[in-house]
Amino acid sequence: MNFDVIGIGNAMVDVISPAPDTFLDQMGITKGIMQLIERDRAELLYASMSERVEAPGGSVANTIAGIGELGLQTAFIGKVKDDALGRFYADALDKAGTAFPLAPQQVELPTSRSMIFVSPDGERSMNTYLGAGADISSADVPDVFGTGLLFLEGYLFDKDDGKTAFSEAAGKMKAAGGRSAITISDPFCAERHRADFKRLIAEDMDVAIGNAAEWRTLYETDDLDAALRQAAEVCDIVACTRSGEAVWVQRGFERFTADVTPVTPVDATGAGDQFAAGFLYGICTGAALDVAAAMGVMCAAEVIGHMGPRPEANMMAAFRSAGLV
Ligand SMILES: Nc1ncnc2c1ncn2[C@@H]1O[C@H](COP(=O)(O)OP(=O)(O)O)[C@@H](O)[C@H]1O
Ligand SMILES: O=C(O)C[C@@H](O)[C@H](O)C(=O)COP(=O)(O)O
Repeated sequence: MNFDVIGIGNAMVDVISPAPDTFLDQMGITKGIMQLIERDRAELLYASMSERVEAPGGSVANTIAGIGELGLQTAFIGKVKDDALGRFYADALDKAGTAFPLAPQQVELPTSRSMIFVSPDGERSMNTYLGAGADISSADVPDVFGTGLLFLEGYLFDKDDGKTAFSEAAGKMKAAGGRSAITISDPFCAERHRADFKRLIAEDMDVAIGNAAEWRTLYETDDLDAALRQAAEVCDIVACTRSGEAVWVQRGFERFTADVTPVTPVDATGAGDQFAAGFLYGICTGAALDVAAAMGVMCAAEVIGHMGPRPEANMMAAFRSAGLV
């Protein structure tokens, strides 16, 4: 089957709970970013959650699920253990119509999970316990390449096998006549792997997506405009989300924008992921870049209006009402 979009990312169950900022301070949690935690701390944070909601997450998986809901043929390659969380995860993708070619595995590490605390201002602070999902290597990536789009997750750069798997998959995608895209995922991930990110974006990526902090960190500058221009010298389409401010998309010397109406999110988890869903849907269906960015903004606006990282509303109907399709 030729998939329109294939994602490779860290398969992760999100455990989400509201929490005041004083709780973040008490627990030593840095607000607004993804921090990696060990098993003991994961258990402590899990036990301290007042009202837990468990939802299938994982940054690229969220995007792929969103694109699948919009009607494209999608597959997500991610690793879960054959445990309760892993089966829940695989089922959720299946129900949403996204193929999940790697069946839950008999592996030692449990399914990855992220304890996410949502502050009263809607900001999310992720505490991620890397389990089975972080161990993706080339051997786990089935031959599903074709003329569609491959979408990769920066978080998997934290392991060398992940980096190798990405380069190989992007190479196979190109050979099959497809394109590749990446989300930078997190400023600290960009800091840890700057040279490798830059090389992958320059050599193998057709589209790169990040938020303002990620692009500034990657290019070691406070000048966001300059960072995007540098990226666009080596990558065809470069997108930058800026929270409540307009999205910027750079192609060569051209700048496209999509306006954002600032709100206080109910839960900002998945904002960047659902922006990517709408934006990549637009790119895959041949929309103009300003229209693709507007689709991304609509998907992000929907997901920050409720708890959880995946869409609850029918976004295709929303695109139609807005005249985007
Ligand atoms: N406060 C906000 N008001 C309105 N839209 C927002 C807000 N925060 C995020 N968004 C939407 O989510 C997108 C991604 O948000 P951003 O914070 O830039 O990325 P990330 O979630 O990856 O950190 C934005 O482009 C915007 O469309
Ligand atoms: O990957 C993680 O550590 C957490 C994910 O499960 C989470 O759903 C996520 O990445 C949210 O993304 P964002 O809020 O769009 O950055």
